[in-house]
Amino acid sequence: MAAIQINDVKKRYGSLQALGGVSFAIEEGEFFGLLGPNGAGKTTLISILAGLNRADSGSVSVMGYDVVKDYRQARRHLGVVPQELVFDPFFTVRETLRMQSGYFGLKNNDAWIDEVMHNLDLTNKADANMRALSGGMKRRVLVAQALVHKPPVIVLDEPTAGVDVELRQTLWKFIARLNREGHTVVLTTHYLEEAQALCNRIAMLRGGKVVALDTTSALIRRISGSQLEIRLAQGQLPESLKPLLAHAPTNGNTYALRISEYADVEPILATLRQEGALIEEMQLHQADLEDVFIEIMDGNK
Ligand SMILES: Nc1ncnc2c1ncn2[C@@H]1O[C@H](COP(=O)(O)OP(=O)(O)OP(=O)(O)O)[C@@H](O)[C@H]1O
Repeated sequence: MAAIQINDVKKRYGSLQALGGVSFAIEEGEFFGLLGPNGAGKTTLISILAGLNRADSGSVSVMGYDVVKDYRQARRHLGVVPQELVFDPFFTVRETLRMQSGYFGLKNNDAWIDEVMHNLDLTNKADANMRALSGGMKRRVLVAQALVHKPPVIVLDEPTAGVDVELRQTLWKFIARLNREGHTVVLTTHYLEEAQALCNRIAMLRGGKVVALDTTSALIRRISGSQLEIRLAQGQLPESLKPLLAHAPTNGNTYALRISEYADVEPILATLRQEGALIEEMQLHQADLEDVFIEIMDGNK
């Protein structure tokens, strides 16, 4: 069973088609990235998932529960960290988390609340009023709130926008641990380095449509490929290798050859050897997720 199943979801705001038929599944235990430029439809999709917004057509389920028909069950299996900070300013951190537990009918949840606060470095703010917290601290509470009912599926909508390095590290350490323990994690972020480091699979949305869906490594490999940069001390690039040139040689004897996997390197080296070319320097440039993202969003691939 998929942790999240999205079938042909459409959503319009007036004349704007925010989601134009989105379908994909996220398997249990995945660390999944949902990427796309501003306005691509990520938040709309997440709010439909969380039952805060209704799709015009199509269906979404969380751990097999339809987010409309089985709303309560779907909601119970999901923890969403929203983009916006909304709190009751008069409660303390602990009270806020106890109340959230209450929404899910959880009593005596203090041991887990303490553990979550500890892992998010919130323990010494437990009795502080929400209004007295800094923006970064409030964001930590937002994450804690989404986790009070130990949801098997955790969705984070740009959790690190404008937060400091320390919180990012604390947050990712904890979320990565929860993922190792079996929780499914879905992340939207504009920090592509973060997505590349954390997500095992990625969907890219543009204009309300899925324009790429693959494992992170396959996206990076297949779409932009890598380049083997070679500087020759002696000889020239053999004719048979010229079709691999990524661009015209920038500097006499330096060549950038396109490769799609590491195994492509060996025959290139063998050809050079056979043709009597001597390598002075060699480097492998791995394309990163940002290259891929730009290529896809520019509509090249
Ligand atoms: N309540 C609404 N009423 C009208 N239009 C809306 C509403 N919510 C979102 N939109 C529009 O729908 C489109 C998708 O917005 P959405 O917030 O889902 O994008 P996003 O991918 O989350 O963007 P961002 O990266 O900026 O958060 C945008 O063009 C947005 O202006």
